[in-house]
Amino acid sequence: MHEIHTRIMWCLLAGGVLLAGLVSTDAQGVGFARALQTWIQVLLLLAALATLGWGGRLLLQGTAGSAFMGRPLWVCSAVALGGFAVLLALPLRLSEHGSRPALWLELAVNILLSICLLIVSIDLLSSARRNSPGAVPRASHWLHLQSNGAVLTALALLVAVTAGVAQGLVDLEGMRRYVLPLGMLACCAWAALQSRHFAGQSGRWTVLRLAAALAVGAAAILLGAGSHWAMLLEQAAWCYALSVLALVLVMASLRHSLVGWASAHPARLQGEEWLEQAPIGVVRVDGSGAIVHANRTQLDWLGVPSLVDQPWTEALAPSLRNQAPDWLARLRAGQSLAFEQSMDTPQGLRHFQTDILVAPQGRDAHAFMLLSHDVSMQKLMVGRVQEQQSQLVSLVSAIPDLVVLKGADGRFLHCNQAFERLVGLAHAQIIGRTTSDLGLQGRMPSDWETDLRARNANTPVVYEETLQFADNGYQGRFEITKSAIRAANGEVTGLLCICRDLAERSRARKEIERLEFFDVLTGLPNRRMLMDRLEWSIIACKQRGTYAALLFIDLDNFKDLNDSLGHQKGDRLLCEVGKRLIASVRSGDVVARFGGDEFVVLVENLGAERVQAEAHVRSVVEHVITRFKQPFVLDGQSHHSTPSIGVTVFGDQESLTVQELLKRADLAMYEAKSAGRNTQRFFDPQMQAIVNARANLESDLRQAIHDGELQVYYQPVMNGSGSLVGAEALVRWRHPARGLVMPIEFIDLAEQTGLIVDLGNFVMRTACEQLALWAASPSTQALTMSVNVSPRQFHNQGFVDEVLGIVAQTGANPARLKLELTENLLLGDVNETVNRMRQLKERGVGFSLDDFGVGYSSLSYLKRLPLDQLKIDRSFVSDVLSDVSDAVIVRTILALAHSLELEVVAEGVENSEQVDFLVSNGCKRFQGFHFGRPVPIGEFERLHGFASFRPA
Ligand SMILES: Nc1nc2c(ncn2[C@@H]2O[C@@H]3COP(=O)(O)O[C@H]4[C@@H](O)[C@H](n5cnc6c(=O)[nH]c(N)nc65)O[C@@H]4COP(=O)(O)O[C@H]3[C@H]2O)c(=O)[nH]1
Repeated sequence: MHEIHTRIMWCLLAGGVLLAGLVSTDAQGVGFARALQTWIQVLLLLAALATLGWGGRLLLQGTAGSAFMGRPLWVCSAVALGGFAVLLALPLRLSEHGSRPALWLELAVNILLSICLLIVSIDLLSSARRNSPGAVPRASHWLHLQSNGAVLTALALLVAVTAGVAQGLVDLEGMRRYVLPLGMLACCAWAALQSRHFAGQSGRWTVLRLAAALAVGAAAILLGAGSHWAMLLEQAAWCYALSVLALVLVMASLRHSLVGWASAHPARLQGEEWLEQAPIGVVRVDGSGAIVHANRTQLDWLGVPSLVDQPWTEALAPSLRNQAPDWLARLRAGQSLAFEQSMDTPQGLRHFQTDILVAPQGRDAHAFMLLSHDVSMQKLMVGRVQEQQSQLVSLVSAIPDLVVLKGADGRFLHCNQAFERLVGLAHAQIIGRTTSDLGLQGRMPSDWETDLRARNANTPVVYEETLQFADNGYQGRFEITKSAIRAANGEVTGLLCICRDLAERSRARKEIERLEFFDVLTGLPNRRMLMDRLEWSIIACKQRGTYAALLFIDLDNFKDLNDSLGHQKGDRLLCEVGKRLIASVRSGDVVARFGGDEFVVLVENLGAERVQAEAHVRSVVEHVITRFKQPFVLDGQSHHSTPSIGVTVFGDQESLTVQELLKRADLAMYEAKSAGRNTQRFFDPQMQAIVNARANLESDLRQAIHDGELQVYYQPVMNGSGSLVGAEALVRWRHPARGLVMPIEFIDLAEQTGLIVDLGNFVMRTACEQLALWAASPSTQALTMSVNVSPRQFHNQGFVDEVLGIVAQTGANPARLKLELTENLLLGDVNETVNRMRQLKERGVGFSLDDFGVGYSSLSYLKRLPLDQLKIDRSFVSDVLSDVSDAVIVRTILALAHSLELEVVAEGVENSEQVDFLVSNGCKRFQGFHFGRPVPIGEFERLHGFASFRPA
């Protein structure tokens, strides 16, 4: 709209000038054109007055620039004088062309008009600069100086010209023609240039138009030698230039007033400056949609140095920009807008609440302002609160109790699903209503009265009531707690009501107890409950002087059964075992599941006599073992399971703890396991002594390996003609206190504790070193070396690498090395065993099956294993001459080995008769005391007649 007005005025003026030109070519010509010029001057004066009117208005509102403030009187008088002069000149111009007084008057009018316009333009400019936000105070001062300087110069010029004319020094006509127009030209150009600051985009065009008009005028003046056409041109240029200048000033004044209408009050002026640094974003937009100003906060948010002259959509989030045309239409219709937007700022994603305010009526109707608040923190907080609220709601909903929140007016604000079920209504139907709105007085009879009590009480009101659920008719006794919710000033803002089902509570208590003290799978008392009972039982036995017994029961091979049948069946078996144990004892006795496949039975009240007590518990144990003989039927299939039972009787011991009792029963149970399973063992103090001795032995052995107390002895292996063909390496422990300890005392322990790995590696390394030494001499280079390898050592991760590493490091010939394995090694993963043997076999290492015939022998394994040798156990050899069956076994082993092409070594050969028997049955290798005992290497070499190969 603003643009259209401007254009219409431009057109009118241009039309007026054209008309003037046309009319001036008329027959009456010059006279009419002069009159027209005067009228236009009058119009210009009116325009100047209008401009001053704006200024006056600003003055009245108390905000006009200081230039106006300081000179209102003489500015007004100058303008009034100019108007009066024009009025006077008009009849003269019309009547007499070119008379001297008329020229004087015209000169005076022109001068006054120029001064007037100059002052107005300077004042507007300085006022606009001062009011524009962000203006530098220094520039404003400079403008003041400029304006004051220009006014003084103009006044001085006026005085000088007037004096010059009065004294006849200045040619009046020449000055009117040349000097004055040039001065005007300069003033107009300066004013026009400055006007672009508040004339906006069109300012540049204004300058161009003005410059063009003035150029034409100046050319006409310079060329004009009083010719009729030159004069007409001059008049036209004058009209045009002055009109444009006045119009620019008027429009600038209007625009300035509208855009910067906030400057119409000193408080607003200061507010703009404050807004610059305020924590809100301010963007002012002109009627064309271009940004006029954006404050520092907004620029920082967007991370740009300036937004001036950018389209207003730059202040919007990209996602909202497509709505801009619609919003613009609504703004132009006078509607303000408010919306939220999220923008990527240099500080990360931020959220803004933006309001768009349209300019007040009567100003630039299409200008508007965007005010944005950073609501990121608020949004974050709101999000968190909402999240917490929804968590709270889901928490409350999950509570089995009935939970209700009422407002101060008794209306339901929130309730959980349990309450919905009670009243038989959906959440939405309940919220916002009161108890009586929903007709719940019958269902909750004392609700109203207890609400009142809770409001007036400082502590929660607790009472019991029978409630009936609408959804399924469930009726129960409920404990109801009502608490008033109060604001900081003590005012009641709501009521919280929680109804707890008492029956449900006792059920829950029982369930918790059950989970705490009973085993979930079998339903038997758990370890915790057993410990409690045991503690009481120890005290009771002491007080009453009676005996009790503890049975520690472990299922034999349960793990294998569990793995092969599956866990489900394993669980079923455990349940069935529980039942059978309960059936085996008296009702007062405790059967507990201790963990895994372990059960504990506490048999109490066994009387005051230990012998009787032991007899009674023995019968209980037998009862249990007998019951286990019956197969367990699991899913239609019968399975056998046997127990190993350890028993300890207590009652006469002083200060025996629960832990000690359990340890004793556990020890006895392990004894039963060692005794072949499916049996019982009673604890006796010797067991404890053995256990203690084993513990000591273990720590001593650990130390021995570390301190190098182990030694390797060698026993000869001979052939049929009595020549040495090899040796077996056998470990010995030279104990500092106990002397020489035989392997039978510590090999098992080493196996159980895992120490066998380090022990075995030591023997292997020592034997291989010896083998490497023997390889250096022709008399010993053909000897073989047998080394025992225990199952745990063999199955140890990295065994193959360890052996190959030792062979490589010592330089021993692997073809001379024989690893002696026992049959129980085959109990594990046979494929893995074969695999490991093959890996070593590929590198030349040989294998011998030790103690053949006593263990778990399977002919199919014999075929699968890459063996080189069988060693007939010495138990067969020792009785081979006296026991026919041993002789048969030995013959059979020899025949079997022969057919499998395996070498056979007879162990434990103690006399020549045994040798004869073995030789006559085809045995070619012998080992035993008859040929030599295991001895240290020095003695071994001395006995067999070869020099020591040990380095000196
Ligand atoms: N009564 C009698 N006994 C004879 C006769 N000839 C040999 N012996 C004994 O029989 C055992 C033969 O070793 P083994 O069967 O591998 O049985 C070995 C072997 O299984 C184990 N063992 C010994 N050293 C090691 C070792 O370094 N590593 C592993 N894993 N086990 C070893 O300890 C067992 C016992 O070893 P030792 O006490 O040295 O007992 C040796 C040896 O002294 C005889 O004519 N009459």
